[in-house]
Amino acid sequence: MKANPKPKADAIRRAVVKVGSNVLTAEAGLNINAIQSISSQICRLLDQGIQIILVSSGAMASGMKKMAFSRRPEAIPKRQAISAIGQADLIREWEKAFERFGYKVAQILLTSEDLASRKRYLNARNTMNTLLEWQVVPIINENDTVMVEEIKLGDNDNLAAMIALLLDADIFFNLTDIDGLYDKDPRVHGDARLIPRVATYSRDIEKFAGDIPGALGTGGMLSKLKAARKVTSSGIPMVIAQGYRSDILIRLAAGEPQGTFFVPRERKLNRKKCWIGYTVNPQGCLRVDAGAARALLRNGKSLLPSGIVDVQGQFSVGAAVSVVDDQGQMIGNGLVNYNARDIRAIMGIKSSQIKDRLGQKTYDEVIHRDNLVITGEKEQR
Ligand SMILES: Nc1ncnc2c1ncn2[C@@H]1O[C@H](COP(=O)(O)OP(=O)(O)O)[C@@H](O)[C@H]1O
Ligand SMILES: N[C@@H](CCC(=O)OP(=O)(O)O)C(=O)O
Repeated sequence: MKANPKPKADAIRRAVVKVGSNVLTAEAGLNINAIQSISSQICRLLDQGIQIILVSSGAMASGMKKMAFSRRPEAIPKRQAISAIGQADLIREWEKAFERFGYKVAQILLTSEDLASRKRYLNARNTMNTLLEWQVVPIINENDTVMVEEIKLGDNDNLAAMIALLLDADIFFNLTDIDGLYDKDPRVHGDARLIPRVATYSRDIEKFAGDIPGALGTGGMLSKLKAARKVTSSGIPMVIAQGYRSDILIRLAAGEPQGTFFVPRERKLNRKKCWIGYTVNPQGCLRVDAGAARALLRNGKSLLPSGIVDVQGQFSVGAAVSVVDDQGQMIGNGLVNYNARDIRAIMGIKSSQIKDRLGQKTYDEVIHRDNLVITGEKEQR
C-alpha cells in the first residue's frame, strides 16, 4: 500500500475514468500501447493524490479477437463466453500496466441488479471506498457473463455514470475514439463540427448523436449523452475526449479544455436521491393528473393520492416506481409509502379519507418529496 499523498488544493479529489472498446482494442487484440499510456497517466494522477475509478470496456472485443470471431455472435451464451475469455485478458493487461508503477488493481463486475438493490449498492460502495483508501485502482466492467435483458446495464457509459454517482466523484472522464460530441455524426457528415461545451443539457442535443456505435463499441454517442444527462443532473461534470490523445487525462485533470465538457447543475443531489433518480429499476408506474404534475414539477411538493389516476405493476411498500404525467411523459422516480394494491384503492381520494378506505393511514403522501427525484423532460434546472 502506498502512503496517501496530500491532494492539491482545488484539485479534483476523485474521478471516474471510462475507456471504450475502440480505444482499448487493436488489430491483434488488446491495444497494449493504449493500456500502458492510460495506466501511466492514471498513476501520475494517483501520485498527485487524486483517486481514480476505472471503468474499462473491451472484454468482448478482446475475446472476439482471441477466439477469431470477426463479428459479435448473435447467440447470447456465445457472447457471454467470449466476454468472459476477454475479461481475463483485459484485467491481466491492466494489472501488468499498473504494476510497473507500483499500483495494485481490483476487478469489479456488476449488473444493474447489484446497483438497484440498496443493500448491494451500499456494499459495492463500501468495497470501492476501501480500495480507494488503500490506493488500489478499482477496474469495473459490466458482468457480461450473467447479463440477460432484465439485469443488463446496457453499456459502460451508463455503468460509469452510476459509479460516478455512487462514489460521489468530482468529475467523469469518458474516453472514446473520437474527440468529443459533434453536431452531426462525423462518420456520415464531413462538415460535422465539434461542440466544446454543453452548458445546459437538453434533449435537443440527443438529435446530434447516433446510437450506432463504432466497430467494437456499444451504444454509440447517444449512450454517452444519456450518461452525461445522468451525472450533470446530479451535479457532476463530464468530459468526452479522445483516449489516444497524448496525456489526455493529465490535461483534463489540469482543467485544459479538451473534447466536450458537460457543465453540471449547480445543486448537487444527495447520494440517496442520485440512487432513486438514476440507479434504481422502477417496479411500477404511477400516472398523475395535470394538477399533480404541476405540483411535483413546479412547486416541489410530495405526491398525494388525490392526483394519481392509474397504477401499473405490483410492488410493495418502499419500492421504486416511476411517475409519469397524463401524456405518459416521465416526471421522475420515487419510493412509495403504500403498496400497489393500496394505491389502487386510494388513488383519486383526499389524504384525510385514506383511513376510511384502508382501515389505517401510515402516511398522507404516496411518495414523500424527500424520496422523489424529478428526472423528466420538464425538469426544473
Ligand atoms: N454526433 C456525434 N459526435 C461524435 N461521435 C458520434 C456522433 N454520432 C455518432 N458518433 C459515433 O460514436 C462513436 C463512439 O461510440 P462507441 O463506438 O459506442 O464508443 P466507445 O466504444 O468508446 O464507447 C464514435 O466513434 C462516432 O463515430
Ligand atoms: N462489457 C462490455 C462493454 C460494453 C460497452 O459498453 O462497450 P463500449 O461502448 O465500448 O464502452 C465489454 O467489456 O466488452
